[in-house]
Amino acid sequence: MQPAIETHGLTKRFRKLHRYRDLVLYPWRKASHLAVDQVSLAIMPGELFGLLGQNGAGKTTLIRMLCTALLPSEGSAAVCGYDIVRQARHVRERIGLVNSEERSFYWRLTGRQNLEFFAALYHVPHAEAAARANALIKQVGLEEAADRPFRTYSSGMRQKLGIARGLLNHPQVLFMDEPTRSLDPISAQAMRRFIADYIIGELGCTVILATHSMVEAEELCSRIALVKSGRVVAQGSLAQLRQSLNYGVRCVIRLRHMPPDLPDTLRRLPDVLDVAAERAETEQRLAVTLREEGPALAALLREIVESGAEVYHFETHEISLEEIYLRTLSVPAQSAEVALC
Ligand SMILES: Nc1ncnc2c1ncn2[C@@H]1O[C@H](COP(=O)(O)OP(=O)(O)OP(=O)(O)O)[C@@H](O)[C@H]1O
Repeated sequence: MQPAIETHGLTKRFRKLHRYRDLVLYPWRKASHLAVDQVSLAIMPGELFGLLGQNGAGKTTLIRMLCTALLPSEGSAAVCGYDIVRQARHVRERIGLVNSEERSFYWRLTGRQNLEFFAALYHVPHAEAAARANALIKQVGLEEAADRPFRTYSSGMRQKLGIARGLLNHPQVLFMDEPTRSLDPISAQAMRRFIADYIIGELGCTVILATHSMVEAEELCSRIALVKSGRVVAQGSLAQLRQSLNYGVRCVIRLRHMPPDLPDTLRRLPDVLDVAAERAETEQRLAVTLREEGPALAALLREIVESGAEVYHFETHEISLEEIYLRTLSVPAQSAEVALC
């Protein structure tokens, strides 16, 4: 099957203003900022693919290139089989974009009028435009506000209208840049259900979702790319990320009578990655990270019991997406890369 989105070494450099010192020392050189660095991805039809990364990691720039709003500096990409540079018009006809940019709506027009206006821009036949706008207004739950001017909308309502606009032209591929950013937890959960049930389930769209919400990524995305300084540093399903990054399994043990040297003894066991011990008056707590369950877990428990400690609570946790994110991406951010070329 042909991927819905395929990129090969996709790269974007932005021209940077010279610092005064560079102007004096190297007047002939051009400064550039690497926002997206050699990204290669293959996203299959119907997949919901997440982009996670810190502010400034390059997620929006990647999305803007795939939407044909920005030209790549290097590399290539195809959306629905069409090249994003040479066949940009074909790409645009097949995609929708949802971002948290509200300035692109007309503030004096109502929500419904805005949708009808954008439907005309997307060449939706006039007779169909009103019906599509109406159906989408219902889908995103804006019936009551549909005939109020956009300027009176709350941030969450604006966000919902943005999602309706992204779906106006029946896109095969939908790019969503932080679609639940301004939504309260209940509306965000409803929006996640809407994305899973309607956009993926019913419409069968392929979705690229850039988000800072771990809940959203964990709940919705079949695969995730972790982006750092423009590079995809890891990608895969949550299970694949756990396996490939080798972050292991966390065991939490509450016990009494813990010998003082037990944490050090456990640290020396094979396949033990990390041991943290907490002592309180009535109980002690050990948090041990193992490379994997199985023999390593058996050896750990044997060692604890043989030490004379009394175990009265034991549980294992898989490493959460948030922990994977923090461990992979929170290494001190390199200062913005400035390449003088
Ligand atoms: N038009 C531009 N000109 C120059 N630099 C830009 C431009 N657009 C983005 N950048 C820079 O490119 C880098 C990546 O920005 P981008 O908006 O893609 O990050 P992001 O991952 O989407 O961040 P956020 O999570 O904050 O939205 C940043 O350092 C940003 O300052």
